[in-house]
Amino acid sequence: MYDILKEIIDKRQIENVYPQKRTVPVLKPKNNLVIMEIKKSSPSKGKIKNFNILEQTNLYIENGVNCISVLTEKNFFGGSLNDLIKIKNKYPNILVLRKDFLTSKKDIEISYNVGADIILLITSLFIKEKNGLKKMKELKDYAEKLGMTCLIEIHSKKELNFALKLEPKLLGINSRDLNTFKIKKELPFELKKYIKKIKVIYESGINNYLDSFSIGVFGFNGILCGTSVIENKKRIPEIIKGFNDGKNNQNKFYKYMFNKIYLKKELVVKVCGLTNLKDTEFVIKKGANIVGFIMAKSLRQVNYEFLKNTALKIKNNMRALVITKEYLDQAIKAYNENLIDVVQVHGEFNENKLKKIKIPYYKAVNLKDKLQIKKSIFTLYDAFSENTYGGTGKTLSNELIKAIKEKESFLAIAGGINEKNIQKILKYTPNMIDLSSGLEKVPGKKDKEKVEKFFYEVKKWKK
Ligand SMILES: O=C(O)c1ccccc1N[C@@H]1O[C@H](COP(=O)(O)O)[C@@H](O)[C@H]1O
Repeated sequence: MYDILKEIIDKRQIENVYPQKRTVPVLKPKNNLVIMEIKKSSPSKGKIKNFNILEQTNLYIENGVNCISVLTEKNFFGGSLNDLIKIKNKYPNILVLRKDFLTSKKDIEISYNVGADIILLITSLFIKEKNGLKKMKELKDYAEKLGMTCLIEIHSKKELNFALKLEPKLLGINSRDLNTFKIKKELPFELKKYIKKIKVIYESGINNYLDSFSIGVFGFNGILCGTSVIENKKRIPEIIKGFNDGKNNQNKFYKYMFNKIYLKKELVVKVCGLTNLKDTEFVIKKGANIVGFIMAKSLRQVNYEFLKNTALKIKNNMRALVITKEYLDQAIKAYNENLIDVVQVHGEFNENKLKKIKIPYYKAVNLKDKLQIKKSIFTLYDAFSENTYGGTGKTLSNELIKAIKEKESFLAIAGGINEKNIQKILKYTPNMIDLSSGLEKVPGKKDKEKVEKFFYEVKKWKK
């Protein structure tokens, strides 16, 4: 197989332009790193047109980027040490990462002299080499002795195990395979599970708000974006906002949903309107992911005592409490006592109050018109009915389902779903379905046969 890394290293020459002495102090990485890249060309995209390194850097900084990654490799990325020097001279107080294929002590020394605060060390350049670990450790120690931080980049479990032996302070998981240039979005999420007490940066393939939101939710300590923000400047604020919003929403519910929907691409089934433990345990056994309890005017209404007796017994599934504004304080109490994981809110309510106390919630919208659909991270759309918020058995029209799918981040729908119409609904490949009255014998009591038939249909579709 063609090995581009080998070719890059073989052609690499040390530039002669670097100063012999550093003029600016070395800066230490911040808690959360928003790193964006300066690169004039790339092997996958070729030369980037109309690219001005100082203008782009300025744009990054204005939007809240706190570290500039400068690609200094010449042959494949069109970079130069001069680019880094120019940027550091103009912005001495901003962190600068030297991104290159560094393999020698001379490389480290030069990085220091030109003004880098962080250097990239790519594990795949060392892992196959004889004494590769020793060599990489020497470079890391030397860089740290000079006060710089090493961003140790990995792309597999094998590389992670190798890199951990270096006792890194900062790890970067690249979602891009450096040989094929293919992005594997889920890879950094999978590998992060094995990393404890080390700061981790998600690198490459971050294209929009949703991507960076999920990275924030899973607790990454930073993002590194290259091509996507160079190609489209509008993405810069969008991606930064997504990451910060995600960091503020690191709760069990979002982690669960993003893992299922975004990474595993699995359907999430919520069964709502549960009023007793027996039904709740039965729907879980059959395949419900989320169980829902209603604390609003309803034939299926439960109270706080019920939650205390039932919800605490549910260990591995998500517990949603469906409320209208009158029940907000009780929902907050229930959340604080770990009786529920998320609040489903209907009608008008005090969003700020929930945001302030950081309670996971999502809105349920009774959809009458396409114009009500606004792109969000997560909204549940239910059929419209004149006098009640839900549980009517009314269904969304095909036209409205199509419109939600087109406009929203995820397709989460409710309204009259049952064992008979589920196959029709599944044709839209929803991310989440929510149902209540369709599985009932009488309001508040589930029908075992309907439940069994319903989950049989879902499993049939999954196959
Ligand atoms: O079900 C109710 O009585 C109810 C009352 C107040 C707010 C929401 C309610 N139900 C929600 O509606 C969906 C869909 O129900 P269905 O399948 O059409 O019966 C249900 O899951 C609840 O989230």
